[in-house]
Amino acid sequence: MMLKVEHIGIAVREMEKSKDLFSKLFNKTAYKEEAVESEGVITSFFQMGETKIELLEASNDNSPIAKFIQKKGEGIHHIAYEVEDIELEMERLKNEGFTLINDKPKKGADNKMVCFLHPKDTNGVLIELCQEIRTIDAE
Ligand SMILES: C[C@@H](C(=O)O)C(=O)SCCNC(=O)CCNC(=O)[C@H](O)C(C)(C)COP(=O)(O)OP(=O)(O)OC[C@H]1O[C@@H](n2cnc3c(N)ncnc32)[C@H](O)[C@@H]1OP(=O)(O)O
Ligand SMILES: [Co+2]
Repeated sequence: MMLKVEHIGIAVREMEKSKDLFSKLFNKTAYKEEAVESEGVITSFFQMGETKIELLEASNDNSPIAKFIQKKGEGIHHIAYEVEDIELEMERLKNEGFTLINDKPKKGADNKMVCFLHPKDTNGVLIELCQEIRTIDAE
């Protein structure tokens, strides 16, 4: 089951500048900054009620964020949905004909296991599924 929009990912060129900008916009500071080397990103998170804004800066030239900014410029990169059971949801969406970018859940930022769906099947919007690791461990 899909539970809510967990976060919206925004690709930025310069994290420090964008963190300042979003801090002014929201009138609050980011609650964490975390590098996810396996994704080639540095992230910063702002809590916005039930959901979060994730700023993403590329940490190397092969990063999906570097490629995205090269092609499209800065802006909304993905929408992440929290799911109750990521493996079940991946199986369901695969059977519905969506293309999973990763076959197995992988470690994301902010204590989550994540999986991406290819934007070609989802009207050009990159979708991330995520489940908190605590929930998975508790099973
Ligand atoms: C830390 C974690 C977390 O929250 O926990 C994160 O969010 S990590 C967030 C960073 N990680 C990821 O994004 C991982 C999943 N992403 C990927 O695997 C990749 O970026 C793909 C989405 C498969 C695209 O890679 P690929 O090498 O195919 O790049 P490409 O530049 O040739 O793009 C192929 C086509 O997809 C489009 N495309 C690329 N990125 C897109 C995006 N974010 N939203 C919508 N469309 C996108 C391109 O414009 C292009 O369209 P045309 O063919 O029409 O020109
Ligand atoms: Co994300």
